[in-house]
Amino acid sequence: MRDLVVLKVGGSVLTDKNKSSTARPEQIARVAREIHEGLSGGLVLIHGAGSFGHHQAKEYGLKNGLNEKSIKGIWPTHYAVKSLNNMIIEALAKNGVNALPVHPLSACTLKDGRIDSMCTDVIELMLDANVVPVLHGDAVLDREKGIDILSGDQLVVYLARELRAKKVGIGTNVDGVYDVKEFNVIREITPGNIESVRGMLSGSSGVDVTGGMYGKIMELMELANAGIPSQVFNAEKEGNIARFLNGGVCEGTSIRGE
Ligand SMILES: Nc1ncnc2c1ncn2[C@@H]1O[C@H](COP(=O)(O)OP(=O)(O)OP(=O)(O)O)[C@@H](O)[C@H]1O
Ligand SMILES: C=C(C)CCOP(=O)(O)O
Repeated sequence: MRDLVVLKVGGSVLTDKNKSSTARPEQIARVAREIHEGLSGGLVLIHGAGSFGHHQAKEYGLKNGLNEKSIKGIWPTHYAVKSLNNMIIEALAKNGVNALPVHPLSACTLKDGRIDSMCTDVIELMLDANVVPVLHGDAVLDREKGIDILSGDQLVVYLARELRAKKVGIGTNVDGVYDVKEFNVIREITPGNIESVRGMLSGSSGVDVTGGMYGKIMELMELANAGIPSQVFNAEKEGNIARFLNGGVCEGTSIRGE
């Protein structure tokens, strides 16, 4: 059994979430370099959409289900996030990391916004071949709603459970979850304090259709309750991704069950 790491790097790190389809190439290059530095075993990499998806999903109302308007938005949304995925895979290749895309639009179905089925065989075969599968949030067909947006955060939880990950991290553009009254990082979220923390969580400061920090922590709490803890850390801070991957101390917020 391999020691698998599931890591999501947020769209807020890789793109400018306030300007449609605007990448941050220097951040993409640094993230790829740090993945090369820190990589030691199996890794499933997931990235958020940032401005390559959230703007399009909002414009076409993709969270409202399938209708005449949203059907026209599936391709532009998928195309945008796929372009970001290409940039990340190319940056990884430049750093000597073998990586291949897995696009949820073609590999998953949803039921009322939650993953109903996903073809994980291809991911397992990539891992067996020492290839890093690179997935992303996407527009995905839904058995109930017709279409919905699948967040990278939900993918993290699903894949960590299915593939029995040993370590799960979410890198974003803040130092962890802030106690909004004090602006201190909350070091640990557990079933014991989730109710008081819930009120401190809100959406994203950029354009976002999947719930920002609130959506993230609700997903990760579900994972923690299934016995898999995770860590939210600042992936914009140089060195944190490499540290997270190679087992060094990477400060942030831990989410764990009792
Ligand atoms: N209590 C909180 N502590 C920290 N950040 C918070 C909190 N509440 C809301 N946020 C917001 O959540 C944002 C992070 O969520 P967001 O979904 O934008 O990140 P991401 O995962 O990097 O992006 P993407 O969804 O595009 O992948 C922060 O930049 C901040 O604006
Ligand atoms: C908006 C799209 C296409 C996916 C959203 O995924 P996230 O950025 O991980 O929340």
